Amino acid sequence: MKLHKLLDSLGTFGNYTEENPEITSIENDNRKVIQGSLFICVKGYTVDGHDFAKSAVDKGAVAVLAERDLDLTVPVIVVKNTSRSMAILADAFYEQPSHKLHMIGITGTNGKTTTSHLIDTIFADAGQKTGLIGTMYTKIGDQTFEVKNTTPESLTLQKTLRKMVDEKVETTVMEVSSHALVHGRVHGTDYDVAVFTNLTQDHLDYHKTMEEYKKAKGLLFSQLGNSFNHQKPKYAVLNADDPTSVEYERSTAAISFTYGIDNDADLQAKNIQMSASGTSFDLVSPFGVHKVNIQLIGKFSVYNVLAAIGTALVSGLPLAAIISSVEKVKGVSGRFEPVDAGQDFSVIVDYAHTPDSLENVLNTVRQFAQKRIFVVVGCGGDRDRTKRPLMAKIACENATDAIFTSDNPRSEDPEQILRDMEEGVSEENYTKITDREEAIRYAVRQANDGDVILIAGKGHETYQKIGDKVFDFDDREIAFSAIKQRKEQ
Ligand SMILES: CC(=O)N[C@H]1[C@@H](OP(=O)(O)OP(=O)(O)OC[C@H]2O[C@@H](n3ccc(=O)[nH]c3=O)[C@H](O)[C@@H]2O)O[C@H](CO)[C@@H](O)[C@@H]1O[C@H](C)C(=O)N[C@@H](C)C(=O)N[C@H](CCC(=O)O)C(=O)O
Ligand SMILES: Nc1ncnc2c1ncn2[C@@H]1O[C@H](COP(=O)(O)OP(=O)(O)OP(=O)(O)O)[C@@H](O)[C@H]1O
Ligand SMILES: N[C@H](CCC[C@H](N)C(=O)O)C(=O)O
Ligand SMILES: [Mg+2]
Repeated sequence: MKLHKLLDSLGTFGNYTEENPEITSIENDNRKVIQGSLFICVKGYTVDGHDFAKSAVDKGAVAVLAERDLDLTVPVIVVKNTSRSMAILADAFYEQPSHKLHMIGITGTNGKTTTSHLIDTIFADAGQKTGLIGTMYTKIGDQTFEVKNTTPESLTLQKTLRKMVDEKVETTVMEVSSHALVHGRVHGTDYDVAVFTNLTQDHLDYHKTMEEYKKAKGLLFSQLGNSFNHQKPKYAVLNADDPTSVEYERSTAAISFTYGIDNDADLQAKNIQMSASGTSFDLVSPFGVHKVNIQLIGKFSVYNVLAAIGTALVSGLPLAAIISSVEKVKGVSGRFEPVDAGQDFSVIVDYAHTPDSLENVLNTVRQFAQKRIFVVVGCGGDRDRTKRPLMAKIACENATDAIFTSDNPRSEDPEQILRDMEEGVSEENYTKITDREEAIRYAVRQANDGDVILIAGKGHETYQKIGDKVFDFDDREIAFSAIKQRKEQ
C-alpha cells in the first residue's frame, strides 16, 4: 500500500510528505523492521520507541511515524499520539479485517477466558471456523499461537484478524482487557457483540480507583455501535446481577440483552442444582424454558454459561444446538481443573487470582467438601498490592488450612508480598511457605481421605516469573508428582 493512501486513513488535513513510497509492513519494534516498513515510534513504560527510529531506518524502514520531528533520511510524519494513529493505520493496512468477521469482545474482571472458550465451542459446533484471542493463546481453527498479552496491541491485533479473514474464519471471540481499552489496543475494532461478565477488584495498581477501572471496561460498550444498522444490529450482552451493567447499558447504542440468576433478565437460570460432577438449571429464555445440565461447577460457571448462550442467541444460532454444545464442555484448562493421580482426596488447580474469584471458588469447594479444605495461594508481584490482604483474609476465612506462598513475584521481593498478604489476617492461622513447589508438596503431604486441596492463582500457566527469570512451573505437574511421591512412601 502506498504511504499516501495509508496516511489518508488518519483523516487529518496535514500535507505530511511529498514522498510516497510503497509500504510493505508496519512495525513498532525495530527488531521486526524489513525493507519498506513504516516504523511507528511508541513511548512505552520501559523504553521510548523514538530511540529506535534510526536503527529502524538502517534496517530498511522507508518512513517513520513519530510524536516529534526526528533527524532521519526518510520522511518523518509527526502526529499527536502515535499509539492511536497506529490503531487506525493498522486497521487500514490490513483492510479492516474486523468488518469481515462476526466479532465478539468480552470484558469483565473474571470469567473472560472461560466464557470465550464456551463461545468458541458453540460456534465451532455450529460448523463455523472460529478464531479466539485471549490469555492462553491465539487460536485459528485448531491451531494455537503463543501470546504475550491477553489483548494484543493494535498492530498485532489487526494482523491477527487479517490472518483469520484469510484463513476463512467466520466468528472471532476475544478477551478485551481493561488495559487494552485504556491503551486503545482495540481502537477501531468493529465488534458485533460486546459481553460483560462482572466487575470486582483487580488492577488497582494501574487504574487507581474502582471508578476508573469501571470506566475503562465501559469503553467497550460506549464504543459499540453508535449508529443503527438494522441489517446487522449490534448487541451488548450484560450481566443483570452486576449493578455496573445499568451504566454500560446507558452508555451504548447497541441493543442490550441481559442474563442473570438473582435478577430478572432476558436469559435467566432458575432452580440451580449443584453436585460434585456438574450443575443443572432451568434456562428461562425468550424461546421458553429448557433444562440445562453442564459439567462445570459453581454459581460463577452458570454466569459464564449464560453469557455464552446469550452471545450465541443474539448471533442467531438456534437454542437447542447451543445448549447441547455447552453441555458437552468438560472445562477449560487451569479453571477448576482436577488433578487425579488416584489419590483419596481432591486436588483442584484454579486461576483465581482476584479476591472475588478466590471467594467464589472457595465457596464452591465448600459446598462439596466433607472434611478439611487446604488452599495454596499467593499474589503476583508488580500487580495490584491492595488485593493481597483481601485474598489472604478470604483464604483464611473459607479454608480450614491456608498456605500462603509465591505466585509470580516478578521484580518484587517474595517475602514482602507475603508480608502484604499477612496484613489481612490477624491470627497466625495459616502456614507460610515461600517456595511454591514446597507449598504444594506440603499440602499434599498433609491431606487425608476426603479432604480438598485448592491450588489457586496460576491455573494454566506453565512458568513462574521470579526476578527477571522465567522458570518452567506447572501447578498440575507438581501436584501430580507430589501425590505419586506420597504414594510411594
Ligand atoms: C504495562 C503494559 O501494558 N505494557 C505493555 C507495553 O509495554 P511497554 O510500554 O513496556 O513497552 P516498551 O518495552 O517500553 O516499548 C515501547 C516501544 O518500543 C519498541 N521497542 C522496544 C524495545 C526495542 O528493542 N525496540 C523497540 O522498537 C516496542 O516495540 C514499543 O513499541 O507494550 C507491550 C507491547 O504491546 C506490551 O506487551 C506490554 O504489556 C506487558 C507485557 C504487560 O504485562 N501488560 C499487562 C499490564 C497487561 O496489559 N495486561 C492485560 C491483561 C490484564 C487482565 O488479564 O485483566 C493484557 O491485556 O495483557
Ligand atoms: N463469572 C465469574 N465470576 C467470578 N469468578 C469467576 C468467573 N468465572 C471464572 N471465575 C474465577 O476466576 C478465575 C479466572 O477465570 P478466567 O480465566 O475465565 O477469567 P479472566 O477474566 O479471563 O481472567 P484474566 O483477566 O486473568 O484473563 C477462574 O479460575 C475462577 O476461579
Ligand atoms: N492477567 C492477570 C493474570 C494474573 C495471574 C497471576 N498468576 C499473576 O501472575 O499475578 C495479570 O497479569 O494481572
Ligand atoms: Mg483471561
